Amino acid sequence: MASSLLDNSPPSTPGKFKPDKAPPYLHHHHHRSLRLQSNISKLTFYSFLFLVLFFFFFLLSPPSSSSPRRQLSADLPGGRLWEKKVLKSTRPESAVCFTVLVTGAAGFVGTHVSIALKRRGDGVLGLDNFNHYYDVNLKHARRNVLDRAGIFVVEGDINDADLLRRLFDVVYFTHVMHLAAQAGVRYAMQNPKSYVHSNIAGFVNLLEVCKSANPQPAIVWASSSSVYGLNSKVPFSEKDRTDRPASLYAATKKAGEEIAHTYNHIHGLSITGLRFFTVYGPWGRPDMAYFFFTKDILKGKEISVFETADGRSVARDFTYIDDIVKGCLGALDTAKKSTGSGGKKKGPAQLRIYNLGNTSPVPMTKMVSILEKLLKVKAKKKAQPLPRNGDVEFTHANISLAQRELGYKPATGLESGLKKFVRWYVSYYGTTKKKNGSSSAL
Ligand SMILES: O=C(O)[C@H]1O[C@H](OP(=O)(O)OP(=O)(O)OC[C@H]2O[C@@H](n3ccc(=O)[nH]c3=O)[C@H](O)[C@@H]2O)[C@H](O)[C@@H](O)[C@@H]1O
Repeated sequence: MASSLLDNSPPSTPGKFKPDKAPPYLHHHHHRSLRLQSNISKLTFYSFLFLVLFFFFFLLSPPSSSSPRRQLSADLPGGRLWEKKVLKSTRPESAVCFTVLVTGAAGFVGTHVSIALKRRGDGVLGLDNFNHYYDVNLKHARRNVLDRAGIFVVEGDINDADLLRRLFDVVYFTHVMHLAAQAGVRYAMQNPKSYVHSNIAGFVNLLEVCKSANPQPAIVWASSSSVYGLNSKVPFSEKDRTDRPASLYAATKKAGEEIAHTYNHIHGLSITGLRFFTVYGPWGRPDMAYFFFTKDILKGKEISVFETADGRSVARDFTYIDDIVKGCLGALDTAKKSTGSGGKKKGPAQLRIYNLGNTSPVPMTKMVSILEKLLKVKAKKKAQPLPRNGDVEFTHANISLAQRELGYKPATGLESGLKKFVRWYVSYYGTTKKKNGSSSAL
């Protein structure tokens, strides 16, 4: 800061204005030249005096009054109150606990993972941009839950490099749980750019900041079952090809996996990608079929149940949120340290990818009949051919790798999982009229 100020000030070295250095045209006007020289010397003298005074008053005064951070309003990012909240939220219970930055913390999976980490004593800081892709009130309600658990959620975008750097300046994060993303398979037809913005540009921005952090954190992030695209060999294994995505969403998640490889290879970041298989449960995402089917069935509205060209129902390997949370924690617990420092790789680092599914695909027709039973309402179903907007016909995870290396073992079937979801849904929204409460415990 000091040097840039000095650069803009008038030169302070009198020698710079030696007459022989004066431009030649000045010699033709001797008197004017002398007057000018004396003016210049005065100017130089005063400039010098100014700089000396500036140096004494500003640069040598105690840092409390000169730090730029102090000039910011206290509870804005960078302000004193804000910093206090950040530090409080990230304080681990003991030396063996982690300090985790959770991006997308006000999202469905983000909220559950943050709570689970906090409960076991880890320090957690949330980051979320609270975008309006779906009902933002639900995100605020999740934030309230996090708040009550002592987790502070910073409002900001993963594309904001200054904000991320500031967070890493204030806190030493051992891990980043990166769950912020533009999700949803079908919405990519409407808003393709939002996928590039969050899943590619945002991810790169985050990795850039992580790469430069000292020490570098280990990163665990959410990829997607959709990377298996048009594959027909089941169950999907991590070794299978993933170069035929059926949606732009899937393509951006696949791109994320390749980008992860680069940052691991060049900068020594430890990175683990988790391919989630249709995660559902309490506090879920309203854009997902099980969620809006529940809403529409209760309203008596018709629902479209997609089927394949040969008349079979599409099927999903639905995975309950608590199982996913265990998988995320297992990935964090087995993540090795990144090996870079100062942005440079010091040795090979860990790079992993795992399926986190349930290994039992359920046809949508079956899912709907479970909802009908739980809601005690008959659904108005309409069979519809699977639209060509990115959906794949079925998903089915092979989870043996995650089982072996993360201790991942899904324990909740669709029926009991949907039961918990419906219980939450009714307590949150009511059965008929939409209620805006957030009283339900997580
Ligand atoms: O597994 C994943 O990685 C993905 O899981 C879900 O994607 P999806 O399985 O397509 O979940 P839904 O959008 O809830 O669709 C579930 C099933 O319902 C079907 N569906 C959807 C909408 C509809 O009106 N009718 C209908 O039958 C879909 O074709 C699909 O088979 C999430 O939305 C993605 O963010 C996530 O990445």
